[in-house]
Amino acid sequence: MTETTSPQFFSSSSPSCYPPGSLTDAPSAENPSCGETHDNTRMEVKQVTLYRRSGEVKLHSKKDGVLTAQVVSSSISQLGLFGTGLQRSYHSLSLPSHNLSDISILCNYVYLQKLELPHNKIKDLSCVSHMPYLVILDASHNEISNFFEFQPPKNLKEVNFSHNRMTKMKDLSAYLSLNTLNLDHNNFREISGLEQCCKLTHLSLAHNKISRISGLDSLPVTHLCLRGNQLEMIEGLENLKSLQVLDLSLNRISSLSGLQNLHLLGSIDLEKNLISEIQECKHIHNLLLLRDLNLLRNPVQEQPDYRLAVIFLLQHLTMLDQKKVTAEEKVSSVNKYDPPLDVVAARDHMTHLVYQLMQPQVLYDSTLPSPDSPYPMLVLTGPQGCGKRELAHRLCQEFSEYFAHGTCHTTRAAYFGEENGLDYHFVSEEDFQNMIPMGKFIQTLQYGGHSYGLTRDAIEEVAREGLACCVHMELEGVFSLKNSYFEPRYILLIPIQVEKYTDHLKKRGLYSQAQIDAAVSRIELYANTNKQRPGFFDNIIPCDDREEAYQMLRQAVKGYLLLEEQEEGEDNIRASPDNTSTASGHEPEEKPLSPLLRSGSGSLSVTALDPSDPSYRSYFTKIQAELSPQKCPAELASIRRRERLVREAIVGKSPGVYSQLFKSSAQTASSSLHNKDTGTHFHEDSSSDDSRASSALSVPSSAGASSVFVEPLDASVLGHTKETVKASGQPPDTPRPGTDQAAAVVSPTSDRRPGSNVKPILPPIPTGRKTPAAPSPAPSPRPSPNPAVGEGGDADMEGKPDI
Ligand SMILES: Nc1ncnc2c1ncn2[C@@H]1O[C@H](COP(=O)(O)OP(=O)(O)OP(=O)(O)O)[C@@H](O)[C@H]1O
Repeated sequence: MTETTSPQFFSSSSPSCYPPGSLTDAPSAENPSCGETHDNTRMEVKQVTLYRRSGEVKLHSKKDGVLTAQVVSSSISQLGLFGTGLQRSYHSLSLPSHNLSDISILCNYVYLQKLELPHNKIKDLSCVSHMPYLVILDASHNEISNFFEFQPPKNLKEVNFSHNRMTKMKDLSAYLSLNTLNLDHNNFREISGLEQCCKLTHLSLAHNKISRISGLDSLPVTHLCLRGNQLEMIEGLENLKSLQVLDLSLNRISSLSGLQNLHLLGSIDLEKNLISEIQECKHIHNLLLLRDLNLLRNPVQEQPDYRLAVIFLLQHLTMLDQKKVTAEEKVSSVNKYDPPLDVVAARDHMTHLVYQLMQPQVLYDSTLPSPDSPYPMLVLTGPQGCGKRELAHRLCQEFSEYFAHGTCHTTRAAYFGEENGLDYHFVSEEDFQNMIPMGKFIQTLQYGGHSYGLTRDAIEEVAREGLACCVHMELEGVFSLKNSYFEPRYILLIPIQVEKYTDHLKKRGLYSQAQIDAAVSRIELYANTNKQRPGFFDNIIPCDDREEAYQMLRQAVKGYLLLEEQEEGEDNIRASPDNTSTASGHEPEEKPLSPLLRSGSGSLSVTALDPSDPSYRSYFTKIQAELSPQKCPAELASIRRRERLVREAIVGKSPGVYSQLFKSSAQTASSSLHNKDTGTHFHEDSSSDDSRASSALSVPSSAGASSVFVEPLDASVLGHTKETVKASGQPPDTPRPGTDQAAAVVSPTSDRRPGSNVKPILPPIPTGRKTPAAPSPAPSPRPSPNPAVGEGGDADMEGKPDI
């Protein structure tokens, strides 16, 4: 590496050496034409430079090192006419490498404005005292040891004393016009005497012996070079508010502290220093104009992912270590160190999907995706401790006929009072990590130093009960789940009063201040997500007041389940004089339209609880549809219209097209159990309400069962046919009227559709969190997992979930 002055500072060809108007600012009284001849000046200088390269001139000038008039005349350039008498005047003299040591003859050249004497042997520059118009002085590469030992020319702007023998800086307050000062390669140990140089913008003190930066306070310096000194720390620059380019290379600096307030800095060269920590870049993180940083030959280069880390911390950089920062690098750095939620979610989803695909494929028929009726799920999301877990449990308890809690896994220890399997499945980090490659999870999250994850089994367990799954999770989980084939409803519970939320977290006594701060800071994340992604959440509920939040949640859920509408409908039916439900022997308090709410006696209730029943299917589909993401008003109106017709048809209020449909399909009820007509969904014996009880629903698997032949399963394998029949008031093995033995067995295909392995009687009501369970009207043990859907199920049934 050539250790010379950085070209961007003081190169003679650099525009910075010729600040605009520098020559034209010469005294105009004596030199009125000076400004007009500025261009000529440069031209002349060029000619002289060419001329001096000839050996002839050099021969003349080498005599004893004494500058002669002859040499001067051959090297001086005419800039124009000067004064009132149209006198010729000479403004520029350039004598580089002339071996000069005595230049006293220049005392006679008072009008010189530019004097270039580099690469000579000059020790004395006192002649400059006779050049009051001097603007540019280059005495670099000489033997000068005196610092500015001449009368100050009033307009001296640029001085180059680099490569001399100067040791001590002196007061330059008389040099008020000085804007460029090059003192490289001298022996200065301290910066001083510049305090009054209120026009100094370019200062270079490279390759001196300076060990502390001082004496620069409040100067208008824009370019500062202190390359090759003995600096160990960056100090004394705090007030250089105009600083744009800083070269501190070849020093012993180990920290970037001291640069944080230099907001105009665009370029910092710190090559070959002792910076070893990437985190040091945080000190210059707020310098928004910083574009160019050089940290080559620092120990920090050894850090893993050094370049990406620096690019991440300093996102405005366009050059790092003299190499262009590419757009790809910028994106990679953000994705690595602060990935957007989508990226985290995509990675999480990809991981679990790949691991799941690597497992022997298992058909989860209860939650199989279907375009029309995705498996119904409800996700409560919001920042930690906002109450979503509590509300989820309460909801599952109140709406136990519809929802059960999907229990996640976590590696955190259980809080006092938490139950394993109910609040979470508490597992060790090792177990959790082992579960990932086993393809168990749908999504996972690292939060507060612990792992959380929702398994497919957790959802499936709820789905097998014929219930919708209700889970709570952080926003990352929502993003991840949105990549999966599940299509839950997402309800955001968000604290509005931050103080109240903070107090609540404090009162829980579970969190450190840092955890509380982290949780509070995430409120904004939720709010922004909602703002930036309209429709991302299906519902937003303020949760400052838990009771109010629950009531709102309850209302929302009732809305999803159409329970309000249904209750209204029931009231109407009960009020109706020709209420066929009552006429057919139902107790008035029964809810004939809610299959999952009906519990026992009476033909309709048995029918309604049978998954093969059309009304059951309609109802279940309705829940599914309602829990799926929002539909447009036209779709909703259409769905509602059809549902009303179905209800009316079921209760016999109006025959309508649906009752016709039931009628016609009923004639094929028993035979449909044997044929493989996948297009036939509804079968009903029209003769009585009982006939509905015996009707069977034959639905193809939504995983494309039409292409998969499904063997009928024995009723005992299903584990619930007997209960079904029992619940209908008939002996288990007695075929019902209008059906044969086979028809009494639940259609095997019905067991292959989403949620179809629901127990045909009311499942036990989940107990909810630490609250005694309401007694189930028809308690029964949980059905054992269907072998066809469990691990290592029927090979013919194996297939991939559509993701
Ligand atoms: N599988 C998951 N995916 C994403 N987030 C999850 C998952 N399981 C739990 N969480 C969320 O992780 C956060 C931390 O859970 P944890 O149970 O430790 O918190 P908590 O202090 O009990 O607060 P909360 O009452 O909100 O659950 C909670 O916001 C919780 O909802």
